[in-house]
Amino acid sequence: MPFITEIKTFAALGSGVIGSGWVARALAHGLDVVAWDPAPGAEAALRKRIANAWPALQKQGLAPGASQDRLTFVATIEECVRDADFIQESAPERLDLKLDLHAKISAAAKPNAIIGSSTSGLLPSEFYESASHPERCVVGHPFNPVYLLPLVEIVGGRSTSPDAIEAAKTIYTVLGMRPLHVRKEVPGFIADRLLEALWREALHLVNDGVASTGEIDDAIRFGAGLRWSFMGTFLTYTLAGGDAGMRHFMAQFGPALKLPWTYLPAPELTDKLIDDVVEGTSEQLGERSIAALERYRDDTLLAVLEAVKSSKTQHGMAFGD
Ligand SMILES: NC(=O)C1=CN([C@@H]2O[C@H](COP(=O)(O)OP(=O)(O)OC[C@H]3O[C@@H](n4cnc5c(N)ncnc54)[C@H](O)[C@@H]3O)[C@@H](O)[C@H]2O)C=CC1
Ligand SMILES: C[N+](C)(C)CC(=O)CC(=O)[O-]
Repeated sequence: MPFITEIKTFAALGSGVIGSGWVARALAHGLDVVAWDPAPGAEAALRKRIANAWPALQKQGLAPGASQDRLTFVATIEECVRDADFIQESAPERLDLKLDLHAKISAAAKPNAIIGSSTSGLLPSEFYESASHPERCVVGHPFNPVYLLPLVEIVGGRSTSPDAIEAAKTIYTVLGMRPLHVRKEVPGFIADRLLEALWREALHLVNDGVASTGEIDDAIRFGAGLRWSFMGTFLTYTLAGGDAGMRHFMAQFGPALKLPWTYLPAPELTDKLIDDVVEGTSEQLGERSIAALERYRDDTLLAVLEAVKSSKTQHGMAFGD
């Protein structure tokens, strides 16, 4: 039986930060969405988050028929997945919880509906171990805000079929995303491995009293952060080598890797470090609410995406190039 790739009904399990982002994206693409989350008050919180995201989605352009009213919130896992053509789990990042949840989801779902997990770095071979029809189970790791950022890392486990990877690619593409197949199943996949290295060093800088959280954020947002929106580290550093390119870059800056500037192990999360980070970021937030800051982030991301798209068009490139 072929996997379902034409999806009309999207099931979302877990409706926190990431689950609600998936729901917003699916609704904006004109799908019916069925959601489940066991927390008290989860439905109201979900609808509030979607309402906050909707202005950005309207600016980006909604699919015909897209409406927040096409969301149904249900009371059980079975009701959530029974009629779904595609299922995305965004439950807390705990192996035991995901293992148990996927046994239930997959037993109740259509056998040929693809199941994706939003996990940031757990291994699909482990948490899909008790799943029915594990050949259709993948990781679909998104980036926050899920309703705007295109990247989704697709990772298969030992039982995932190559056809399921292709089906997942098709589905995420239809949802307006840029799938990246992570061919080797490794903890943290590709992106979070990189982001974690940066995060670890940022915490060391705070811990060592080198800089405040705001200063570290400035070091990213006025420099590398701007060029990362359209050019990755490898190509950027090729240009940094001048006409001689990467070979010259490696010769000039390679030895610094051995100095080394960075620490590999993470710092101890002492109460002081946690307080310093929380106080620093509260100061950065100022009087602004999280919801207001999300709207600012969304508008800025839309502007950046538009600018990158337009510049790529001028250079004969497609957005996904
Ligand atoms: N927050 C982030 O930046 C990102 C998180 N992720 C991944 O997405 C997943 C969800 O993370 P967040 O949305 O950040 O967490 P969250 O804490 O915001 O939301 C988790 C939701 O799951 C619900 N929940 C609790 N027990 C559950 C169960 N047994 N079954 C289903 N739902 C349950 C909670 O009530 C809550 O609404 C995790 O696997 C995480 O690694 C992926 C990309 C980015
Ligand atoms: C912090 N995090 C590991 C949950 C982050 C992600 O998984 C991706 C993101 O949105 O940065």
